[in-house]
Amino acid sequence: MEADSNEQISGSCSIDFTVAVVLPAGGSGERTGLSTPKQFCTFLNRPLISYTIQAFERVGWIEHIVVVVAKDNLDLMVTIVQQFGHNKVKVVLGGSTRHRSIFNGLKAFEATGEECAPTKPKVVIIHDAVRPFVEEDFLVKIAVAAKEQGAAGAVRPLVSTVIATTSEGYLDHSLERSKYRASEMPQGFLYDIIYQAYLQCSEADFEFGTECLHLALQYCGTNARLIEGPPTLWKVTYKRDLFAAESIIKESGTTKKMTDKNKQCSGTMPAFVDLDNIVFSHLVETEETLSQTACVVTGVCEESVQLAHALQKTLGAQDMQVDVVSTLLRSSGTFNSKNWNFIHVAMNSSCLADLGELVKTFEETGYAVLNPVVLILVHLDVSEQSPTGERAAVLGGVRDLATEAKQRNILLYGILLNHVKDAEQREEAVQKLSQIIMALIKERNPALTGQLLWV
Ligand SMILES: Nc1ccn([C@@H]2O[C@H](COP(=O)(O)OP(=O)(O)OP(=O)(O)O)[C@@H](O)[C@H]2O)c(=O)n1
Ligand SMILES: O=C(CO)[C@H](O)[C@H](O)COP(=O)(O)O
Repeated sequence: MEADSNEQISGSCSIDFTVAVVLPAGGSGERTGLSTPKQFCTFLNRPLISYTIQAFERVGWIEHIVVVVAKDNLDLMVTIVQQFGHNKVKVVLGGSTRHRSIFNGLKAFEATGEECAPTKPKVVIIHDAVRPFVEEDFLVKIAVAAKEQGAAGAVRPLVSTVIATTSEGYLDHSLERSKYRASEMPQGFLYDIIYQAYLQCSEADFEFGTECLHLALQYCGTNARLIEGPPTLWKVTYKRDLFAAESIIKESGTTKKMTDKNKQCSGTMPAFVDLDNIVFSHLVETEETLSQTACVVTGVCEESVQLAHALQKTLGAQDMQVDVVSTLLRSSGTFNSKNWNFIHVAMNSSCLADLGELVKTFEETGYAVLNPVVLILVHLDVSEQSPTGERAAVLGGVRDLATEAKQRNILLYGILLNHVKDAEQREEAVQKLSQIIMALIKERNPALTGQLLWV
């Protein structure tokens, strides 16, 4: 199999035919191990799918974008479209497999009588919603080759050798790696060709097939043109890919700001992206941020503010970077500006409502999707003989909230701190408290969530 070199197909020619896009986004992202489908994971307050849509929407010659989603995510997708002002998008329902979803997307162009139906294009580009980094010059190459040849697709050199195994798990044979390519996305087709291919394809194709180019060949006799694409076309499949995507998005934000400032070019991505390096440095950086930063959230009463500042001092002495934020600032967005752990200092069980709000904020912003957030309630017991009912209420509240929070990747722990008048004893108690907080933050032990420790 021979792939065309990039030079053979000019990326700069203008597109004088109609082009539309189908973005399959109907999967559940099982391989990430997260409950949120990867296309809806949020980076810098924007879901991944919105970055992918944006990559196509900014291309002037693309007329319509059909986004295919699962029924459960239909409302979410419509909200995203409205929230981020995606004005070329039509959302349709997906199917149980990727091929079924793509076919549903193509059918949207057949619904000619329907209101807001997208017009049938000459060429349709199919692109996985979870490949957000696609650039216009490459889309031009795919669209032009699809128009000339009937089908075209992105390829990349294979990283590993492909081998066939026997049913008993032994090597049967191995393929000559240089002859093969990894098939990536985007892929482009004359609309009529791919639609006809899907009309004819079998249940087995729909159920097990993974290659649209193959359908065009098998059912329409069209040999796709293969064009080598950049490494950034890779598909977000595992959790580590989400870290890489996050880093590229953050990096490209910086690059864009710099280039805008210097008026050099409108670059949207760094020219060279070393994915392995990005993942590695991101993991190291995340690990450091996760265990070395914290935000102490405090109410307005004097005792809790004092305790918050005492914790800032003792934790700071152990190399933690600690900020103190008043609970009154919760709605200002301050809480989500950094990747930190949270220590909520409070004096009575009514703080549980505040804690619940905090958990809700994390959920709404997708803050805890990739990394578990540690949330520690420090309940300051000021009365000489605190009513047992109050303690029981705090314990019950922490337990209930912890179960709910855990499902959202938030680890909630409770600590009861007896207020002591003697300054020396108080200092000792704060030291002990800091040590426990450090241990909870460093270990992030799920088995201890919902427990109320007593200092
Ligand atoms: N029934 C399906 C399955 C997948 N897709 C989409 O096809 C693209 C590539 O598929 P894949 O990476 O396999 O996504 P998932 O099926 O979500 O992942 P997993 O296989 O890990 O569950 C994704 O944008 C995915 O949302 C789809 O539209 N409909
Ligand atoms: O690269 C591709 C070629 O069409 C597809 O994105 C890939 O095959 C999708 O497969 P899967 O859903 O199994 O990850």
